[in-house]
Amino acid sequence: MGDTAVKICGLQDVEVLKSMVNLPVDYIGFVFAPSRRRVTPEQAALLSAQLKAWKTPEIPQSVGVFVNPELEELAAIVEEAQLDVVQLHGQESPQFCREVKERLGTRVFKVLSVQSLNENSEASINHELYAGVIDGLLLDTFDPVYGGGSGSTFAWEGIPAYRDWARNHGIPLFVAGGLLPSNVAELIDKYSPDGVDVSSGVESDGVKDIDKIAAFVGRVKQA
Ligand SMILES: O=C(O)c1ccccc1N[C@@H]1O[C@H](COP(=O)(O)O)[C@@H](O)[C@H]1O
Repeated sequence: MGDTAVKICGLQDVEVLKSMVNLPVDYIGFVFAPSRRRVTPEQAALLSAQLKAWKTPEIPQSVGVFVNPELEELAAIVEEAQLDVVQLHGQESPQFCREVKERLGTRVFKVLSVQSLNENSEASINHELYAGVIDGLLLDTFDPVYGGGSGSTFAWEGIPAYRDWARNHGIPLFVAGGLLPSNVAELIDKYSPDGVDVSSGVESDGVKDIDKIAAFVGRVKQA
């Protein structure tokens, strides 16, 4: 109970981050892909530095969100923004993921964008090709424009097959896409992901909302 990891994604404002320091958040995400939530490496460096002020229970890991980045560009951002984890939201190959780990020394979370909202949900890539390479598998709803951050759920019935595959390979399975303070407990109760990831669902008028963030984290840790 209460051990589901939580990632809050799309942080842009140092003041919001400061207001979160007492929350048991495991990962903080910064978006470097084209998005209204995009941050520059300089902004992310300032935000990452703020994580050291965290109070409980451990300092969150910093995660950079990318869609089909160039390796050299990625290397420069990882160094400047002091990222612990690279989240790859595009069609990055297993070989690319391996190169990121070997050359940049970060962990890699690979995203499967779920293409359809029916029971036969198909994912954008064959996850089995990433066995032994990646450090986490993340399911998110396919977004045709940005690749993620859609604010929409996918058919959760497809989760167990991916969760069991991830666990059989010793890595965590994260779920994103349209999560809210009001639906995340149901997701955890029914499908037991190792982690949950939210951006749109903890915003008001497109801006991160500390009350929604606190409510979301509370629901996750009580589920
Ligand atoms: O948040 C974005 O703008 C974004 C853009 C491009 C790729 C991924 C993006 N965010 C990721 O989307 C999910 C959160 O989705 P939701 O907004 O809660 O539905 C999460 O994995 C973010 O890292």
